[in-house]
Amino acid sequence: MSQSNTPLKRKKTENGFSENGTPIPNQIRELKRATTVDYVYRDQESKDKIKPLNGFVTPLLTDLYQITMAYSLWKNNRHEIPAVFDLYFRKSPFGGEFTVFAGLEEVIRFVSDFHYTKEEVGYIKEMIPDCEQEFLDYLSKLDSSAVTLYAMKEGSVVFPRVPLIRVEGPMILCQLFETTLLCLVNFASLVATNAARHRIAVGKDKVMLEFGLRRAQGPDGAMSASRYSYLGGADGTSNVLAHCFFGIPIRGTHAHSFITNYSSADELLDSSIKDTQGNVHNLLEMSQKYRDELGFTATITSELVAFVAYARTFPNGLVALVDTYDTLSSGVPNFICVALALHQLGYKAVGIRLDSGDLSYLSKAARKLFKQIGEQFRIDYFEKFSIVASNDLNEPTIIALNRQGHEIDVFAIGTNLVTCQAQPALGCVYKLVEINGSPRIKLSHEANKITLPGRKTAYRLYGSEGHPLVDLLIDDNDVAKENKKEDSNQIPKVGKKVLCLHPFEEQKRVIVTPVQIEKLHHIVFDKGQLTMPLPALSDIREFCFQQISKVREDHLRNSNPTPYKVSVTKELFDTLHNLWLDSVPIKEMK
Ligand SMILES: Nc1ncnc2c1ncn2[C@@H]1O[C@H](COP(=O)(O)OP(=O)(O)OP(=O)(O)O)[C@@H](O)[C@H]1O
Ligand SMILES: O=P(O)(O)OC[C@H]1O[C@H](OP(=O)(O)OP(=O)(O)O)[C@H](O)[C@@H]1O
Ligand SMILES: O=C(O)c1cccnc1
Ligand SMILES: [Mg+2]
Repeated sequence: MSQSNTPLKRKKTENGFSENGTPIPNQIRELKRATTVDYVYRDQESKDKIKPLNGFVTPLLTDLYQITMAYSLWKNNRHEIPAVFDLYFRKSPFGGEFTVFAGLEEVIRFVSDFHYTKEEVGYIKEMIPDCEQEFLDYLSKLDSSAVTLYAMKEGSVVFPRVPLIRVEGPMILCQLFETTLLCLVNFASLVATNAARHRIAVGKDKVMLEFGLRRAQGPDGAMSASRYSYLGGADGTSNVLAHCFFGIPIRGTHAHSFITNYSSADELLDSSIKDTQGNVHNLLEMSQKYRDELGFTATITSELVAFVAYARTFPNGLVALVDTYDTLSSGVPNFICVALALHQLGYKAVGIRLDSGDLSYLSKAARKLFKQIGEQFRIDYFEKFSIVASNDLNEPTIIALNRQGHEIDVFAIGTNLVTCQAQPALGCVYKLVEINGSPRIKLSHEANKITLPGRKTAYRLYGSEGHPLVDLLIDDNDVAKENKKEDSNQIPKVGKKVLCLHPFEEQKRVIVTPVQIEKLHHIVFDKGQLTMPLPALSDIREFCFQQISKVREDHLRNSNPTPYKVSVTKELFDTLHNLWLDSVPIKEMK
């Protein structure tokens, strides 16, 4: 097999990237709109033309072995055989017992757009020089018109072994999807779950921002991290491109360099500001007057100058970074002086950012001073100034801060949101479960790694308190029977007892009388056609929040969470164990 260094070029208009790989600005806007329901409706006539949001997501974003296998499947005439693959994970990340499913939209876009361009086929020819022209011609015509996808809703709370996506179609296509689909779901779900966990720690009534771009795993990692952090729990991002592409609310303050770029008052060449009536004042002098009046003698003048410079630019938007010199003896008092001056001019400062030190103690001390000054000057909103905390925050730190008590309103999290330090990858897998109508099983020494054979559908059974109790996997043939109004005693019914078995440990079983039942798998792509408009990112996020709010707290908690039950019906249990027995060779001993 030869190696090739020929650079791959995509056509100009195909996915928002120009010939040399840079995004075309007006295409970025197009892509932002592409995340809305509107886009899909507007594109009704050519629904199959929706494209992945990331220009790298093409059929060549895969492992070589998918293409060599495809060639061999074709050569051995196995390529058109109907196959079914399940995409699922075996263990929730971060020592937790839940996962947030994300990445589905990009999967649908990828599958919908699946085709090889001439250049891509040329590339395959270079990689597999002996491959027959007829196969290359076959690849050139390949598309997803024979593929069907069933999936859980994006943003769902999901559990091990329940398929997130079931892919049905010709063996060759299903196989060619493996790596790309895993790549699209694994990181997305990991980041969304990480964000959801941070959100739970932060609490509903606080704000959580993602500030991770500079520490993210490259530009693609950064864009995905911003998107899926938002989906799982962040309220906004500092990543401007993520705002433009995905419409995520954008937020930001300023850096230490903005403070330290001033060393004296002389450097502020103009300290004038117009009040809300249009009259001109000197903001630095006014702030210094307050400093004298309040006896804040220890504050650093250059810091005050920097705050004034920023406030002149954004008189209603000052979030002062207060820890450059000394938070309590300089930063917070300087901020108060500028905030009082702004108030006198008819403006409102917003708050402060703490980026070092003991965030519990400093936030409480700052709040106390805000209250005191607010009372002294009879200004109500002073005590409500927003306190933003940053600096290597993560789930355990936030939990510790909550335990100690704090006055933080906004948690700005960078590194730990985007890199998922507590666990770097989710182990989603993609396994063949049925071929030509007959179930397939993959054995392993670890029972947990044995695949659940056949087409399956999952139901979530809810208890009387409105929480999900168990996810029950059933043979999809039973769903088909029910759809044809034929009798199937396997489908769970409200108020009717149903036996739910652990797939591998027969003694672990439970009888559930569901009060509510939710079918978890939906057809999202039917023989080449989208079956529903793609939901907007903000709607997926809302759905994710709703889902989390339904799950019992002990499944969600950070330490020693209770495992959630994922079960199979008796019928599926028997199919699994019979196939298992049939597939294990009996050793002979002499
Ligand atoms: N009250 C608190 N309880 C637990 N962890 C805290 C608390 N306050 C801050 N932290 C965390 O402790 C760590 C402090 O880190 P470090 O000592 O490197 O920073 P620092 O010295 O405060 O700041 P810098 O090095 O930027 O000047 C950070 O991860 C921060 O989020
Ligand atoms: O700590 P993170 O969660 O990744 O949040 C983002 C960090 O990035 C910024 O500064 P940077 O870390 O670049 O410099 P600093 O350490 O001097 O603040 C910001 O001030 C935060 O500290
Ligand atoms: O806007 C901010 O304050 C910000 C953005 C990114 C990283 N750190 C801080
Ligand atoms: Mg830092």
